[in-house]
Amino acid sequence: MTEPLFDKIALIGIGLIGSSIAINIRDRGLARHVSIATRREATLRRAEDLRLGTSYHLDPADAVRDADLVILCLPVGSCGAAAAAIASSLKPGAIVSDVGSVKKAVVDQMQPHLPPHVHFVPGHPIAGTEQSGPDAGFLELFENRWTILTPLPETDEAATERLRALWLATGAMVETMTPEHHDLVLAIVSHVPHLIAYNIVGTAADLETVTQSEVIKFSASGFRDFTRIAASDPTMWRDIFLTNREAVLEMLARFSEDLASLQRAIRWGDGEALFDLFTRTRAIRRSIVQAGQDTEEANFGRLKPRKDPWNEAGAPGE
Ligand SMILES: NC(=O)C1=CN([C@@H]2O[C@H](COP(=O)(O)OP(=O)(O)OC[C@H]3O[C@@H](n4cnc5c(N)ncnc54)[C@H](O)[C@@H]3O)[C@@H](O)[C@H]2O)C=CC1
Ligand SMILES: O=C(O)C(=O)Cc1ccc(O)cc1
Repeated sequence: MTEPLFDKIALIGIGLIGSSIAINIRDRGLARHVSIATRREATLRRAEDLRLGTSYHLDPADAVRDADLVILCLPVGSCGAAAAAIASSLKPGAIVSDVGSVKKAVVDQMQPHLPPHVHFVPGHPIAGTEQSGPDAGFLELFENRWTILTPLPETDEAATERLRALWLATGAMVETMTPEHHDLVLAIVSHVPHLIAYNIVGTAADLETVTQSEVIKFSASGFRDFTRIAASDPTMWRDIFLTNREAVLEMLARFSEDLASLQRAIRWGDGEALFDLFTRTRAIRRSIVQAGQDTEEANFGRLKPRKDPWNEAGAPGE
């Protein structure tokens, strides 16, 4: 096995993303030690039962001591408090990152707490499912998916490259951009679509003329896809909409205008307008499939059994 990329990695938060990173580090031998911190004892014990790390801590400050890389795997709204809690225990030269779905707000919340002797490289894997918690993670989650890094102008390039190497080792593709641009792009490709799913499922649930059992019984596959997305973690998505407010509102305004013109086309029987749009959108779906970016393959990975390669001597690669 090749040399591990890092000596010690600390993961703060061990839900879907934290546990998927932990499984990658363990099964691919990417670090010698993985310390895990989470605020609830039961979650920590579950992470231990799943053998996701090499040490387990209720205090995140204990987990980050001596770590070369610290990744916050928490809801976006909790990153500032976590940065404050670990700041004085960070090793000089450590790389600090996160996986939050919003970047500008995470930078604004975390940066004031971080000491000047660490390298801050925010990140976001564009890969996930509607599942959460330490049992949800799987090795293949990041394979052939993009991870976006949003280094700041003053970020040391070598730190960004070390983090890029870790993500590449998980099978991800890596691109860098500014936090602001990330938030605009993600608003339209991820955040607004989730809002639409939450809204349509909520509307169906509130109908007086169609019963809930009819909604469940007759739901067509399009509606079922929305219900999967609308089953995503409420805390995580509340935080995303509260912190990416500007970009989401901007994209929603565009969306509402376009929806109004579709309404008009239906009202006035303008079949040509409907047909033209549906032809353009079909081409977009076809290019996504061609690029191998549809989600079914990503979720398929969860069905594969987990390996358990931590042995008594420590991490693989030792
Ligand atoms: N779920 C997804 O599909 C994706 C999520 N993300 C981002 O990754 C981050 C983590 O998401 P998941 O792993 O899905 O969440 P999750 O809900 O599965 O896990 C979150 C973890 O954070 C801990 N936690 C929750 N609130 C906390 C608080 N106030 N203080 C300390 N610890 C707390 C939980 O105990 C758990 O260990 C979020 O910022 C999310 O935006 C990024 C890509 C995809
Ligand atoms: O489950 C799905 O369809 C997703 O869209 C997963 C997802 C959720 C949040 C992210 O920031 C990135 C990916």
